[in-house]
Amino acid sequence: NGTAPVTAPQHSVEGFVKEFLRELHFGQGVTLARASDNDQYLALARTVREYLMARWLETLRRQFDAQAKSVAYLSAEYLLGRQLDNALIATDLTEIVEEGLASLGIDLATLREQEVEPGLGNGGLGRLAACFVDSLATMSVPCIGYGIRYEYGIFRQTFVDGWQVEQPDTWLSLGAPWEFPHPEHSVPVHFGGHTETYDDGGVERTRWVPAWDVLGVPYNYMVPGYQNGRVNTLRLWSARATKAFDLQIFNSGEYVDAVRAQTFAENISKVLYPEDSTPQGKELRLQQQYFFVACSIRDFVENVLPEDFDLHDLPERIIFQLNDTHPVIAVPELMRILVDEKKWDWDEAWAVTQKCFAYTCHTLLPEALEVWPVELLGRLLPRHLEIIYRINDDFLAEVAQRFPGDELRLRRMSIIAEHPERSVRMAYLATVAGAKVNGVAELHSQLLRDKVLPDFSEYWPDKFTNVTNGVTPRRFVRLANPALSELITDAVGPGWVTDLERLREMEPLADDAEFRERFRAVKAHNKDRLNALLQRRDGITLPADAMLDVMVKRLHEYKRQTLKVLHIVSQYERIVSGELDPTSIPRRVFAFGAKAAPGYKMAKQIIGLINHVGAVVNTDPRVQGALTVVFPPNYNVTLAETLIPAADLSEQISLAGKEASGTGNMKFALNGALTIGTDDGANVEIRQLVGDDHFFLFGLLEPQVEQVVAAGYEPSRYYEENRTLRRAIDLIASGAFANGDRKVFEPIVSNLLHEDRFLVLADFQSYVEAQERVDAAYLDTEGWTRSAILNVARSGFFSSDRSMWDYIDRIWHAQPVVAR
Ligand SMILES: CCc1ccc([C@H](C)CC(=O)N[C@@H]2O[C@H](CO)[C@@H](O)[C@H](O)[C@H]2O)cc1
Repeated sequence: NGTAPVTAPQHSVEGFVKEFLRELHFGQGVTLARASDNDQYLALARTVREYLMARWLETLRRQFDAQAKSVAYLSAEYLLGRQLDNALIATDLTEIVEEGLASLGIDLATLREQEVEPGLGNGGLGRLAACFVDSLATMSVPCIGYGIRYEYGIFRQTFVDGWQVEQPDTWLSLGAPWEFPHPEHSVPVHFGGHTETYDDGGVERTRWVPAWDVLGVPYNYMVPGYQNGRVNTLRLWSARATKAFDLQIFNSGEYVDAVRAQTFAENISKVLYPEDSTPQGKELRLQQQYFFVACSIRDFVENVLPEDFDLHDLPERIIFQLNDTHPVIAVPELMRILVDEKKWDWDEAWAVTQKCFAYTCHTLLPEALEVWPVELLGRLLPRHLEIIYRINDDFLAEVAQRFPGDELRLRRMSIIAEHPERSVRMAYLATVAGAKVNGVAELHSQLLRDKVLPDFSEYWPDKFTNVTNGVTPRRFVRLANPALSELITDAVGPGWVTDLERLREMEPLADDAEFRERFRAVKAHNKDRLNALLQRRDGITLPADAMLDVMVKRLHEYKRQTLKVLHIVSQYERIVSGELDPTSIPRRVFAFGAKAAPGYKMAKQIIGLINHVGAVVNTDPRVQGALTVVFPPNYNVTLAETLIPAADLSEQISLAGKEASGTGNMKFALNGALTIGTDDGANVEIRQLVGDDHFFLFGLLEPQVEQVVAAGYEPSRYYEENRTLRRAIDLIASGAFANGDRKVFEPIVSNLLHEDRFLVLADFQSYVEAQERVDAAYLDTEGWTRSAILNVARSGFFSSDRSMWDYIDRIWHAQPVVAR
């Protein structure tokens, strides 16, 4: 009767080989002798899936029976990374598969390279979503991640003469073995049209009369918990035309028209918007946001909840976590369903809706806060605009009661902005509707209260909280750094992988010379591994025994890659001018990784500058190899997994008050790199936990930045007064890095001298002095290693598991479903 529990294949080499060959033969339809690497990889992926399938179905059954409160994580981005290795460590199959494949003459490493990572995100926000769903699965907390299955993810970055050129991300072209399409659960999504009121048995109601619609097809992905028998679900939506092909039009000879609807519909989930801070306000982006939100809420209400579920109990059953404002249209969507479809009265619906959402803000840049013109929102989603107006009216009426006559406050707090054009402030809608609002690091959450949403923080002080970001130790230590994992497990046992605070037990070993020796051997091994990868991937060779100084993150002026370049150029200038003896400083490799949003000109300029500076510095004999710049293209999760474990120095140099949190900073500390950084985002909490002696702090503090700007910041004054800085800037301006062409990098130079919005020049001297402290510290090998070990031992707090417990305690009040 089909209720027999699904059993996984045998957890043994024989069991695996039998399953793998069956998949190769019957799944791929090839013999081992004739199988391509891709055939073997797809067969391997499907075999590993089978080991997870039983857990998946068991998890679903258990959660359904428990009717436990779940988390629905709504995110427009998921930067998942490759799936194979994560599945192997989650099922503890790595050794078995390695041996099984080897017995067939296959190298697991070769098949590993076949996998193209799903780049369904831009940067921090997308990767955080991936870490969070991993943690919830490992903690056995019921969670469904909802998002968009972009046909093309984040662009593939190539360099042409050092300049970024984008290529489409054809991640699906060789097959997608980790997804499960379920067209039978497709959801219709409507757009456009108008609204009309009608009499419904004496009650005046409103209905939406849409103009067009598409189908949302769900693709399920497994989110395996780490060795806990659990697998949660990530459901990504893909758009299809409701009427794929119009035969009449086709028969009338209008072949293109016949499929126009199909192309039009598919466009909605065609490609990820590559911006990670400045919304372009494109209509298609709003279509994408409403599309996946409408699919997700409909799916949860109609497919996940039991048929007879009373939606008045929804807040006890689900919390929709809004990953920034991108999914906030979910609020009026739920109201529309409850009022228009379920025919509840407004207050009844609002009472429930208010308890079902929580909002996480991930930015501090005013330009990154989304606002949608009412003209556009009203045209695409006329009923939702009406509902937003009603939410705003009721809210402002409440505020007016509390602050009678305070017109200015009403105008400041209105969800609808009147200037420059009438538009909806999505962050305000999220704050009004959300049960809780949180920032992603202590400093960020404080600035959110004081600077970004002060009126709301004053109005609802208890609504605002903080949950400092975290990263999953499964991917970013256990998977990415097997050598360090072994060393840690030797020292404190295997429990740290799911209880990262156990790392603290390693602290005394920082004083153990033999352990330090082994720790250095791990770092050296990881550097060799990186060198091998960069040679294979990009034809880049790393100089031996050099400090690896790494800056990897999206290219953005507030992150100040320019400050890093000025440091390199000033060192170079001092060497070639004879002021600095290249043999007196530790040899350094400056490794960069960074994509720029295609429309972000200055960011692309800075990428060009880094590569052109590298081309000169790397080949100038006067440098004697003391400075090397490497910039492997297409920085992504997979490259990070090899780059971060090899790093000695982590560059976290954003202007204080600009980086909401950062998560790369946490990954570096957990992999034994020391941080040079400002007191910004989560750097503050890293420094507080690892200790000032093991962190190279520099730069203006956030309040000082305010003062400098308020006092009128003149960057050129720093240029005139600081000789080293002036000579570095003059060298760039001279065209020395552009075959003498002064024009090429003129925009960067004049921006630094006349605008410098992110105070690069103001922080230059403090930064250079901190780098001198780094050089001195690195020469004390034992001291450096000791600090590196203490960074690892004291960074357990930065596990995304801890972040999840904070969300559970402060926002979600969902519990792990552990009952066997
Ligand atoms: C619509 C344009 C757009 C797209 C993405 C975003 C994201 C919020 C940008 C982002 O990724 N923010 C980063 O989020 C990380 C996770 O919380 C933080 O660690 C980073 O500091 C923050 O920059 C803003 C605006």
